[in-house]
This record gives sequence, structure tokens and C-alpha cells, in this order.
Amino acid sequence: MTDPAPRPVRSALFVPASSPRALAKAPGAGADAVIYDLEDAVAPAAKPAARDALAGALATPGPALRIVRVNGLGTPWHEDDLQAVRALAPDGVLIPKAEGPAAVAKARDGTGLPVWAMIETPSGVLRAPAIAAAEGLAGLVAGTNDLAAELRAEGRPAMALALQGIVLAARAAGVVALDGVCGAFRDADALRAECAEGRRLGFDGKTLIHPVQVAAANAAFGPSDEEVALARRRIEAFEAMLAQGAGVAVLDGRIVENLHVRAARRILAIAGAAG
Ligand SMILES: CC(C)(COP(=O)(O)OP(=O)(O)OC[C@H]1O[C@@H](n2cnc3c(N)ncnc32)[C@H](O)[C@@H]1OP(=O)(O)O)[C@@H](O)C(=O)NCCC(=O)NCCSC(=O)C[C@H](O)C(=O)O
Ligand SMILES: [Mg+2]
Repeated sequence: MTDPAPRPVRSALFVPASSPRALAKAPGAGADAVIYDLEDAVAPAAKPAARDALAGALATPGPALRIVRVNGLGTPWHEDDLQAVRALAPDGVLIPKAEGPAAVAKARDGTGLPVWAMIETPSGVLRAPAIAAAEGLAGLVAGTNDLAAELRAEGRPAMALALQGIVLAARAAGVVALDGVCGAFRDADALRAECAEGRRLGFDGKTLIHPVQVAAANAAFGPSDEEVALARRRIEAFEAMLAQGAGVAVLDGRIVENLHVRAARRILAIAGAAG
């Protein structure tokens, strides 16, 4: 098992490519990634214009990772979307409703970009390990709205197995795992609770639908000051122990082993990258 790239993706803001105001606002929203959406946020009649609008939106590089969500395999827009994305060369392409590695290969071959895959159907959940292991796959994204509808599930607890399966598949393949959106975008408490739950499950970050949600996700999925301080102390304790020729250290009454040091280094890398 390898670890996801240290570039943090604590927050990934969906922005409808059909909304000029949102397109203008997204790069400055403070999210680690912006997902330019051509799929569900864009009405069928608006799709060609939304595709054209991406050229302007992606013209200026920004600090955020820039990913375009195309319409799915089997829709009338998929091929044109892939072609447009190849020409625009963002940082990645996101495929919705992924149900197998073939869809990943098609997106990778069609765009030449790292592929992100939404897991949001029962078949997608069951095949998440193969999707995550596909060549060129950078991350899995839980699509909790579609998934809830398809499962006829009510609320996140009813989707626990699926969410854990997505994290499990991502971890086994060493790719990033992003949690689904919190649709109640004016409800700060609901968002905080979902972020905390997502982090406990092991997700690296959360997808979002409104700029007002970015700060909470960055805070929840980034290491806290306490975590950074503890990580530093664990590394120091372990290195001091190594210098004395011992195999494990003890800090605050708890054992510190190699695995804790690896986790501590990852925390420091994320904290450093996130500034
Ligand atoms: C939900 C919204 C429709 C609300 O929009 P609005 O009513 O315009 O909100 P505000 O008036 O509060 O907006 C204030 C300003 O912020 C800009 N804005 C709003 N949302 C975004 C955004 N996502 N990115 C960038 N900027 C944004 C507005 O333009 C206002 O700007 P200004 O006028 O200049 O002040 C809207 O937030 C929205 O459309 N959100 C995205 C919805 C979306 O992308 N949905 C699809 C992805 S989620 C999904 O598909 C889940 C998954 O597939 C699953 O199955 O679970
Ligand atoms: Mg969806």
C-alpha cells in the first residue's frame, strides 16, 4: 500500500461550468481543488456553452488543483467532453458513475490526464477496488446523493458500508479518497459533523458545492496545531531512541513505532503543503 500524494485535497469545490459568476469566484474560494462540472449541475441545453466557457476559466493557472467532471460514458456528451478536456489540459478529469476500470482507461486515453472516479452506484461500490487500481487513477470521490438515491438509503449512516468500501479501495491502491457533498450548504453544524465523520472514516477531504463550505473542510481535514506538535514530538522521540540503538520509543506513556513516525511525517508534509 502506498500513500496518496502529499499535495492535500482537503476541499474540492464543485462549480457549474454554466455559471459565469461561480466560475469567476471559484479560483479564489480557498479550496485545494476546483471541480469544473459539465455533468449534473449543467442542464442538457447548456452543455455545449458550458464546455466552451471552460476555456476561459482554465486559461489562468491558480493555486488549486483543476479537475473537470465530464458527462458519463454512454451519454451523448461524453466524447465531446473528453476531447475538450484534452485540449484544455487541466490537472485531472473526473468521471461520474464509474462502474469499472474500462471507464477509467477510456478517460485516461481520451484526455491524457490523471483520472478521478466518482463512486455513486451500487456497481461502482462493488467494483471500487478495481477502479481504484486502474492505471492512471488519481482518486475516488464518493457521490453520496446519487448513491443514496440508488440504494434507497436515508442518511449517511445507511451508507456506512459503501463509504468505508470507497476508503478501503482508495487506501489499498494508494490513491486519494474524497467524501461526498453536504447539500445543506447554509447549515454550518451539519457540514462540521459530516466533515468530522468523513475524516474519522479516513477520507482525505470533502467535495463541496458552495464557497461558504471551504473553510470548514480545510480545517477538518487539515492537521490541527495539536496534531502537528504531537507529530514533531513523536519523530523527535523516535529519532532519539534510534540514536541509542533501541527499537521503540515511549512518549506520554504510549509506544511510538515506525508506523507512528510514518503517520507523523505525513501530517507534517500535509501541514507544510497546506501552509
Ligand atoms: C447551491 C447553489 C445553486 C447556490 O447558489 P447561489 O444561490 O447563487 O448562492 P449564493 O447567492 O450564496 O452565492 C454567493 C456567491 O457565490 C457564488 N457561488 C455559489 N456557488 C458557487 C460555487 N459552487 N463555486 C463558486 N462560486 C459559487 C455565486 O455565484 C455568488 O457569486 P456572486 O454573485 O459573484 O456574489 C450554488 O452554490 C451551486 O450551484 N453550487 C454547485 C452545485 C453543483 O455543482 N452541483 C453538482 C455537484 S454536486 C454532485 O453532483 C454530487 C454527486 O454527484 C452526488 O451524486 O452526490
Ligand atoms: Mg452524482
